[in-house]
Amino acid sequence: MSRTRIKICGLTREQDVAAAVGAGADAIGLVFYPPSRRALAPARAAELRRLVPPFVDVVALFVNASEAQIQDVLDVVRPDLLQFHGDETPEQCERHGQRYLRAFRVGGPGMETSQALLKSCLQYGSAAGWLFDSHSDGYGGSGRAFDWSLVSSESARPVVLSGGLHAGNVAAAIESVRPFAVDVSSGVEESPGIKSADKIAEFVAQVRRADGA
Ligand SMILES: O=C(O)c1ccccc1N[C@@H]1O[C@H](COP(=O)(O)O)[C@@H](O)[C@H]1O
Repeated sequence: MSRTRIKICGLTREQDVAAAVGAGADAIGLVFYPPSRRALAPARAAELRRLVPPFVDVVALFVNASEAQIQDVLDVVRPDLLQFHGDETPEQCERHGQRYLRAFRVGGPGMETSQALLKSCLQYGSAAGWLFDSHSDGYGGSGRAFDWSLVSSESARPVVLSGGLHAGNVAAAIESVRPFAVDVSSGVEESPGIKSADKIAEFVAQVRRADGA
């Protein structure tokens, strides 16, 4: 029986870090994309990072950030993993010599079919994992799901499933895709950037239920 890893993304408050870690999250995500209502300045992110115990990864999320912005976050926050959620090329993802997740916005241009999606994914063979989110007007964190049948669990890189997941659909998503990990933001929130400890606990419980099924 495999254990689906869990990332809770878009944390902005101390109590939300405590809720995610206490519920058993494997990773937390900090957003460095200024238009997002979950965005953090590096100094604030470093304060939250200090609350995260060993063996829980801190993931820094970027959307088309400059090299200087990324380097600043690396210096100040020292994340364990980077998440590139914009239009970054493979070279831009690799440039910092850090492990990274590459996000694919399923249903967007060039990613409407599983074949087209796979072609995009294979350009990022150096990624630690391939993250599948839904296409939306913004770059992510939309709370919208996509057609999970477009993603294969028989993947060359570990699959991270995201996009509109919540306690009510995550078990079905895991049964459908059998991903390595799931990633959630909107589905465990009261409002953008304000997490609910109850929703986080229920989400984790549903993942564990699916793992046991
Ligand atoms: O969370 C954000 O604000 C965000 C902004 C820009 C790009 C990605 C963002 N979050 C990521 O989006 C997906 C799906 O989130 P949701 O659960 O549908 O809200 C997830 O991978 C977040 O890490």
